[in-house]
Amino acid sequence: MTPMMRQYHEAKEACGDALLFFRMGDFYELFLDDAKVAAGILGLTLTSRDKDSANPTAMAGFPHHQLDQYLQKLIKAGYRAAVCEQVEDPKQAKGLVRREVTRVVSAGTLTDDGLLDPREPNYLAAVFAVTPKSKGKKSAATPAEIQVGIAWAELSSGRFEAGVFPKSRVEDELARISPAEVLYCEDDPQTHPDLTMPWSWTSRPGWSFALDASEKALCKQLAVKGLEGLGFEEGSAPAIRAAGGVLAYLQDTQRGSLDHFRTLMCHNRSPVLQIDAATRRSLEINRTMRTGSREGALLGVVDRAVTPGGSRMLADYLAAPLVAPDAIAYRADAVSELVGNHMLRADVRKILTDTYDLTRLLARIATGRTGPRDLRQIAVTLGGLPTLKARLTDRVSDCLVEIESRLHLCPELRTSLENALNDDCPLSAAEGNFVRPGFDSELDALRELAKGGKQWIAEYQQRQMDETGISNLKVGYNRVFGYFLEVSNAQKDKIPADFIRKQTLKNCERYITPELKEYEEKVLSADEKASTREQIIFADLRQMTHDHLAVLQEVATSIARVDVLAALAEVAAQHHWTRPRMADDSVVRIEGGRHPVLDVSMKQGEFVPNDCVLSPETGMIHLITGPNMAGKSTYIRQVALITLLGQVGSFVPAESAEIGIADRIFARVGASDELSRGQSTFMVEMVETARILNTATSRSLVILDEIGRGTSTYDGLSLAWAITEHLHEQIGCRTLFATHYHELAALQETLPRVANMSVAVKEWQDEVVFLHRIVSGSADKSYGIQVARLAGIPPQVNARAKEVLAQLEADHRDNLDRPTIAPPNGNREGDKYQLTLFGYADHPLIQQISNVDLDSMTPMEALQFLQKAKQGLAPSIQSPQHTS
Ligand SMILES: Nc1ncnc2c1ncn2[C@@H]1O[C@H](COP(=O)(O)OP(=O)(O)OP(=O)(O)O)[C@@H](O)[C@H]1O
Repeated sequence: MTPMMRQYHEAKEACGDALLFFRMGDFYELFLDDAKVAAGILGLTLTSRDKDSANPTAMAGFPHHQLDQYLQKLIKAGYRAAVCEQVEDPKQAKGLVRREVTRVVSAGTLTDDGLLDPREPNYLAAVFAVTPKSKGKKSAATPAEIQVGIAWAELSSGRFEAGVFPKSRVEDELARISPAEVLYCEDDPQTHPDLTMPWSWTSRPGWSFALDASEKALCKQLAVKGLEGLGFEEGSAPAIRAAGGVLAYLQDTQRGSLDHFRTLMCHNRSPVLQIDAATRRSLEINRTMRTGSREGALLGVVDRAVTPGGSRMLADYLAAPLVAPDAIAYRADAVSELVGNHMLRADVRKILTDTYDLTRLLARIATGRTGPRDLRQIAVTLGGLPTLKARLTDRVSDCLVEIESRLHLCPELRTSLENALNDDCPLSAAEGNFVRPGFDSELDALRELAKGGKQWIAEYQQRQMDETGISNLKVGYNRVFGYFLEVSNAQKDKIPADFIRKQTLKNCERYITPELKEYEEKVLSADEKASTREQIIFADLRQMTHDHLAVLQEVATSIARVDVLAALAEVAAQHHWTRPRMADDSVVRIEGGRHPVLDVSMKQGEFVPNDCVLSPETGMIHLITGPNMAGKSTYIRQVALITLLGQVGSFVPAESAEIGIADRIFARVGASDELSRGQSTFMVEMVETARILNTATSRSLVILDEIGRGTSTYDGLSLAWAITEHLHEQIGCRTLFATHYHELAALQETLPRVANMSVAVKEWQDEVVFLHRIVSGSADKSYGIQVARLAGIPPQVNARAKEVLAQLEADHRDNLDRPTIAPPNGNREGDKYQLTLFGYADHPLIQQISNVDLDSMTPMEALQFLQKAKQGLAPSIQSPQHTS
């Protein structure tokens, strides 16, 4: 093995399962199996080293400037990559150039701008489960008893948070965080990866989650004595261990410092609106269901932020709306002030447009991956602060006042950076020539000398040409001889005696003179000294910026916050949204509510606004019937989205709104395809519904869309019926239930807090005209056949469907006696449950039972009656649909 291959294998061993990108001159090379994998994924040509040997080594490579693009491809394909750099100048190296793995890149540890979407956070998460000690209990712990610590961090910003959650909520929390990569403990069976989730899973050894070591490492990183002060009190061990797991992984994979991780936020300290993963998808908060893009989702409408940091914070705000009335009002007051003050809003947004992504710039400073251009961008951003601060002075809302107080101007740093750096700086310090003339006298002198020397050489060439009469005499340069005089063979006889011959080429000869050598010395060393001097200046500026890390991070957060508030104000002003009155109860009163996304995407005035009042007087459960395509789903989603926006602190698309703050929002909307997770559509629907029934509280808001349609009509209707009863009797939460089971309308007669609503339509010449208006009362038809025609079902199929429908309706009419369904609780006298679809009422057995006189029967006669009934009639009881 050559020394270089030995070096390669050492590096490969240190980076585990990551593919190794090995820097060789201007190329990155991959070897052996790595080369084969990379060739397949990256489309590189597979070649081999030592072709003539018995065992040639497979290799593939690419030019160094293409690193970003190949890293991105590899990470998208779910791989990790280690970058092994040459860490000394090959010119200075004695023997083999030293190489080191400088970083391991995985989906959760990206920092390079080229690899990240500036508008999206990129979290690395870790999960760690702790099962409670079974105090004499024989059965295994339930998912609600198992405590799971989840920690999440963003290397490109320094954000770090952790919390403890019951195992049953882990999937929902991960859906909220939406991490790029999740670390799990290889010996922990409770948190084994769910590979159907859209993030990559990385297994880590048990020791990296050890409690003591985690606590120590975190205290050291955050420079604190204990974690209690941050809110991690008793019972926080799972969170601390998960956070320790994240930190250990970052320390393992990043060779640079992690100085920008300065605090660990305790998630459990500030509760947020709980939204499970299915609801998040159904409501299309951050992404649309179909294409997974932010355009068409709620985020796409409200993200009017002008800075990338603002966009990322807005995504976080929408993912975790608030529940504390004070915290909501704090934000909403600021939004309100910015809506009311158009000039202030416009000015703030204009100033922010000229800033750079300070959060990510600071992360690069902390991790030691910064260059002159980053420092210049920090200077420009600081340059905008005095005007921003002045605009935010004397504000009314506490939140804007607080933001203003956190905009630290850092005047000395700004002056130094501005004075030192050229307007147009290179990405990397190695490129040189970024320090402004006049900033450093020593550098200026060296540059002058270098420049002057070159000029001297030009003059010297002219002088020699004049003195010798050799018109094509040239001064040239190469690395072996340095500067030389080149004379063509034809002019050889004019060479003066003091020229010293150095090299003979085919058509010319090369000479040096003592005078030329003397100047060469000055020029070359001045150039070199100038570039060394520039590196020293850069290192000083970087250190000075690093010393301001804490205050600058506060500035970065403040910029993002004011951007988010101004963005929410902008969208509110542009689309005529109003500030909702947030109440500490379970009532919703929306007048003229609109769907935030459809309202914006449709032509102005096309969207039909609707009211929604959910209260004990007007009904807490609204059953909404109406034709297909009438707007039922849109309506119920719009109520959920308005509630969510209100709890974010935003204005809402309505003429007026009063919103009782919800603790959870549940949405069971549409069938999501979960076949990849081994569950049928109906099963998924039931799992999600079960979760609602088991976890909703009286303060929750529940949105149900066509529950039960994935099974037979009777099963579906019965389930929908029972679910509505349960929500009414046991939970009492605000519920909007869109359904095509018109039979459910009968529930209004027996359940006092159920109200029937429908979407108005007009029939005109066998056509349905959708009015999209929600009115009181239930609908009697679904107009499915008319809607199918609109969708392009062939006319003959449509006509036949009409015939079948007419027959079914006629048959059904003969059996439409409304039967009495026993109430769920048998002793509730007088409750009449009517169900029209079931044909029980005219069943002979029912008639016989009602005719029989139990008082005159002996117990034996009663038993015989039952026996006979069972033998003769049971099959038709079990299949009531055949009775007609
Ligand atoms: N309030 C409204 N104003 C204007 N157009 C609307 C309104 N509500 C819905 N629409 C339009 O009607 C379409 C269908 O709406 P939606 O999906 O809510 O109907 P639906 O009643 O739930 O239908 P289905 O029962 O077939 O699921 C929407 O895509 C939108 O274009």
